[in-house]
Amino acid sequence: MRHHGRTPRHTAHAEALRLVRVTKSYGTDDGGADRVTALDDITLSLPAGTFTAVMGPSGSGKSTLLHCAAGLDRPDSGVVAVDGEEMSGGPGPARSEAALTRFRRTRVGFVFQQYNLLPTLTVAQNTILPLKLAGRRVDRQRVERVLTDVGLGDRLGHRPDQLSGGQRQRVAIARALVTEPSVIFADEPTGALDTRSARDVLRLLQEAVRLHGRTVVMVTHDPVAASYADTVQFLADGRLAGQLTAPTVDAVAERLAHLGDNIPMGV
Ligand SMILES: Nc1ncnc2c1ncn2[C@@H]1O[C@H](COP(=O)(O)OP(=O)(O)OP(=O)(O)O)[C@@H](O)[C@H]1O
Repeated sequence: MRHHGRTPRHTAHAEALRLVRVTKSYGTDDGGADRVTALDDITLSLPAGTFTAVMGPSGSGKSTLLHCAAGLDRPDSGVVAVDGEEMSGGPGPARSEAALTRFRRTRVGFVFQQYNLLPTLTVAQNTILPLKLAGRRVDRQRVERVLTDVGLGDRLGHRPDQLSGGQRQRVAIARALVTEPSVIFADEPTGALDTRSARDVLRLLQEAVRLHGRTVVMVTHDPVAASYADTVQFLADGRLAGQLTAPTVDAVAERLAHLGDNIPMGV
């Protein structure tokens, strides 16, 4: 089976994302039975210019990992750093909400399964929203270029309900790219798409990595989607459970089927 993710263009990698001993639990603090450990001591380092897929069974902590890594949620303990700069700390001095929001707006981009576009805004207005929210200058030509790059140069004035699912997700990718973030987090970006639209979206994420040097972290259930990544990180019960480099669809499916068996770590 063909591997869609090729070696990234850049060879000398800085570290784009680092998690050190990150833990996160939900439920009451009294140690009661309803307490769930969603992330259990996660340490992970992702070089800049790489495409990583995160996979694991339902409830294994994928979304929690993405949200903590992206600064949408705070870990209970541990450190998250983007571009070597600490985003949120456990016991140490945590950034204020406002500072965290500013940090997110400049360093990270998001792509969600359900696109999260504002229905009353046009394609162009949705795309520039992160720049406006960050109080940054809007370079109209650049916005048009980003939208042209995702194949929507002729749709600038359309509203989301005039677009297909695949086109909406491409707007979401343009919106994630427009701020030139270091890391783009994608949560099941192809979950609602047909095969062809999914492929277009995955290729755009690959291009963001190869052509623009971004770092992409994508949660997915789909071995085909994961095969576009350079590396797959597996999660089981809130812990890292090995990785696959240059993943093929078959190898990913095989590994997923055996998650929870005693697989050697880091193979
Ligand atoms: N807000 C919350 N309150 C309580 N428990 C939560 C909350 N969010 C997640 N959990 C629990 O934490 C664990 C990890 O959830 P998470 O959503 O990260 O898993 P996931 O791997 O993304 O699952 P899925 O593939 O089903 O989306 C699960 O046991 C879940 O029930």
